[in-house]
Amino acid sequence: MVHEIGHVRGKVLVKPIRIGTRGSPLALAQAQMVAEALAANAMGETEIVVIRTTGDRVLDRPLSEIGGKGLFTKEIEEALLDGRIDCAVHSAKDLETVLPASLTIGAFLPREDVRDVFIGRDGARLAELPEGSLVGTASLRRQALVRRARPDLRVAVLRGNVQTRLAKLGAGECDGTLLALAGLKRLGNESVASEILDPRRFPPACGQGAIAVEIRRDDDRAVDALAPVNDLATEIALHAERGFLAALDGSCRTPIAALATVEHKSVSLMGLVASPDGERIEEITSRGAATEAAEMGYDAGRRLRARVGEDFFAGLV
Ligand SMILES: NCc1[nH]cc(CCC(=O)O)c1CC(=O)O
Repeated sequence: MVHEIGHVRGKVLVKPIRIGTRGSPLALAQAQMVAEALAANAMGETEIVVIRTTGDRVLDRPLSEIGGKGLFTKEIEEALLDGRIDCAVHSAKDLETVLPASLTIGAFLPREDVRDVFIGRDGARLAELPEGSLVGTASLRRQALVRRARPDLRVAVLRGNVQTRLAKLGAGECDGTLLALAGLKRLGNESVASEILDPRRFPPACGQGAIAVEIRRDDDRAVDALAPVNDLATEIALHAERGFLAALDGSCRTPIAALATVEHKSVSLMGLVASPDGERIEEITSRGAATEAAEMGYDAGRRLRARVGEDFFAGLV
């Protein structure tokens, strides 16, 4: 579908699809992937529009303290609602479980590797760090999982984009950190990883490795442009993981992990909640029809919530 905005000497001018994104190198790489996917489907011109978010500005406190992951998406969603951009590219991991009513996900790109990596100073693996070493990560999930694996280590908040965190590690602010392999791959620097962590011991965050493209529900041009770009298996897995997250919390204050995989017409989920000290970790596995992925995930989250009890969540601040 072509939306004309005018004619100049007989030539049709077509408005480019404006792709909104954060300005970090990873965000820009992801926006570029969306632009390329749209170009491959001959959807005409695209334009990348960089938007600064609160999450990019406030770097000295954990997300859970400054208001959760919505801080990476709020300003971008406002630009989308105002019509300053036509679609917004997000790491699915950073997206709230409930979107503003007039927005929807137009496409998920095919998912990258979902695993976390450990990056130790001088190439040390997690098991090799000397007792008392400092692991820096802002993720409550990673903090809890590191504490379970190595109760003798110290953990501290380490924030910033991927490059900033690697620079802080290089400068000796900590002895090791964890990052998503997906992000490193997209930046072309996965070689910094000391080891890829086993997802059974270090399950990823909901949505890790997936890129979501958000659009206005009523924007037919964006709906049509993004539909052919969508990866169905990724969408189904994300419905299961986001359903699980929605039942449990979604506020960023509880360490939560979930990983769904799709085979044929069914979807399997493994999910986990942890106490921040990593001392109590409860896991659940579930399976259901791909067509009911969100319900299956939500139900697994509810059952896990009932098992750990409301006190488990009340105790977390
Ligand atoms: N919260 C930051 C964030 N959001 C998405 C990714 C990685 C890319 C992805 O998961 O798709 C990262 C960095 C990291 O956790 O290492």
